[in-house]
Formats: sequence, C-alpha cells, structure tokens
Amino acid sequence: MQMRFDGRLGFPGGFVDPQDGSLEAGLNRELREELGPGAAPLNLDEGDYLGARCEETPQRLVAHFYAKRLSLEQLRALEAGATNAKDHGLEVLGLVRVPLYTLRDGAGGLPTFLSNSFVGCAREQLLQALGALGLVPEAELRRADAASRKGP
Ligand SMILES: O=c1[nH]cnc2c1ncn2[C@H]1C[C@H](O)[C@@H](COP(=O)(O)OP(=O)(O)O)O1
Repeated sequence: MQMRFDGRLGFPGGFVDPQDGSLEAGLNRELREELGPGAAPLNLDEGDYLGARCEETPQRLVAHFYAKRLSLEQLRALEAGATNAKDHGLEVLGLVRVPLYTLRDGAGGLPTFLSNSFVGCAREQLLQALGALGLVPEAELRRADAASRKGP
C-alpha cells in the first residue's frame, strides 16, 4: 500500500481521465505516475479485476479494484524505483508493506495495521485482496479484522 498526501493509507491508483480510453489504461497511467517506470511488470488488465464499490462520501464515486501477484524480486524492484516516480513526495509519501501475520499477543502485525486510517473503502479492499490472492487464510483475516476493531 502507500501513505498518501492526506495521511491515510490507500492503494496506488486514482481517477480515470476521459482521454484514458479504458479503466485499465487509466489505472496503468496512474501506476506509472505514482510508482514510476518500475510499475511496468504490474500492467493490470481485465483479468486482474476484483470488483467495484460505490462511495457516497466525501464524493460520489465508483472505486474499481484490481490486484496482481508479484514475485519478491518484482516487489523489491518496484520499491527501489518508487522514489523516482513523478508523484513521490507529493501525492504519495511512500510505499508500505502490509504485515501478513498476527503476533502472539493477538494484536501486533495485521490487526494493528488494520487500525490505521484508510482512504475510502481501502481497508475493505485490503481484506478482499489478502483473501483473493491467498496471502492470508480467511479465518485469520476475520480474526485480525475483529481484533483491530476491539482496540488496545
Ligand atoms: O485505495 C483506495 N481505495 C478506495 N478509494 C480510494 C483509494 N485511493 C483513493 N481513493 C479515493 C479517494 C478519492 O476520492 C478518489 C481519488 O483519489 P486521488 O488519490 O485523489 O486520485 P488522483 O490521483 O488525484 O486522481 O479515490
């Protein structure tokens, strides 16, 4: 994920412009702006689509969501190049890895990460992606979600 200019966590992406031509073209343009040329291996297409959510506040929009599995090497290359992206230091303040584990105290790791402030439906999108990509078992996701809502 990434720390945004507004202090919230979100996913790389943004508004589709009319001249983009398609959702995927708009998304891939935003990825290049926010992640730099190293975003090329991501190159998301219709097969990576996970669905859409409607938001009413702060403005009415449809948030389309895509997810893609990267190798550790691809992720490292993306992280290394991201500080050279056009939007780095402006709209994007840095990439953040998500802890995919829960510590023995039941709170550290993913539950504490989920207690951060997220933009729009990004928290729900994160839970969806972790399940869809098989990165965290569904039962563990539900436990982490519940633990994060309980607070310290
Ligand atoms: O990760 C996200 N999940 C859901 N909604 C998101 C996410 N990131 C942004 N948003 C919302 C917030 C805004 O209402 C719009 C556009 O975001 P923004 O970063 O301002 O887009 P631009 O890069 O300026 O096009 O989506």
